[in-house]
Amino acid sequence: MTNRILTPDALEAALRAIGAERYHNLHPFHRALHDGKLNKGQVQAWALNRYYYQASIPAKDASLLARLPTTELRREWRRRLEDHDGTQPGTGGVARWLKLTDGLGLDRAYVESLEGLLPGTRFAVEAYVQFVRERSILEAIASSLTELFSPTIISERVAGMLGNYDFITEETLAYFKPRLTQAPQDSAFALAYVREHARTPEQQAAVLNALKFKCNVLWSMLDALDYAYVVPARIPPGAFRPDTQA
Ligand SMILES: O=C(O)c1cc(C(=O)O)c2c(n1)C(=O)C(=O)c1cc(C(=O)O)[nH]c1-2
Repeated sequence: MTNRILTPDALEAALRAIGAERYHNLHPFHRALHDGKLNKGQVQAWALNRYYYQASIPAKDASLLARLPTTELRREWRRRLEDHDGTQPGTGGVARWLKLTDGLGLDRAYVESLEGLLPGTRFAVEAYVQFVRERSILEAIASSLTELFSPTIISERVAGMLGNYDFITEETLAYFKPRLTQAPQDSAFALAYVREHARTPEQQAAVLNALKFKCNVLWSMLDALDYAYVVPARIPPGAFRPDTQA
């Protein structure tokens, strides 16, 4: 990084360039998932592992919420908690993700137990939660900016999976529809915050690094799935084995 201060527009362009180069839509496992190249067991493994990410998002948002200094910021961030945890049992993103794992024929208690999780998933998700807990508020908010890029991948995923797998229905993919409006709202707020508050070269470098870090979290979750479940599959001891659960 240079020591020059970027204008807010230049900072935003640099953030978008990171997404264009590093977002997980480019990962081979996602390409295979969306193009219908995976079998049901591999799709189950993706949904089961990604459950841990979904279930951890409200915990990371709650830890940030507790540190936010103003009513306005807390009110904004509280909405994310409600999006994921819902306002009553059976509502919210985590519950909707379980509809996806149900629809794929996975046992709910097994998914929620996290017993079948890949070690790589666990480490990546925990690194994200810890990053948000320990870094500055600016870096924590910047690390959510991968959501700038998620509506595109979600649209691709829904169309690709519905078209390519006979075991996938609109109902099983119901998780994603609300995200198409929630994610732009979340990322617009986070982007405006970062544009306004990342003023020094050091803060701007920290923001760019936070987004790279987050892209790495998402990428390594897919690396773990690719290594374990795509031929030659190398499933770690104790992790989900499609043949025993489907
Ligand atoms: O389907 C996806 O590819 C995808 C990506 C991301 C992301 O980029 O972090 C999120 C989500 N989905 C998502 O559903 C979600 O709730 C979410 C919350 C966050 C976050 O960092 O706070 N990212 C994402």
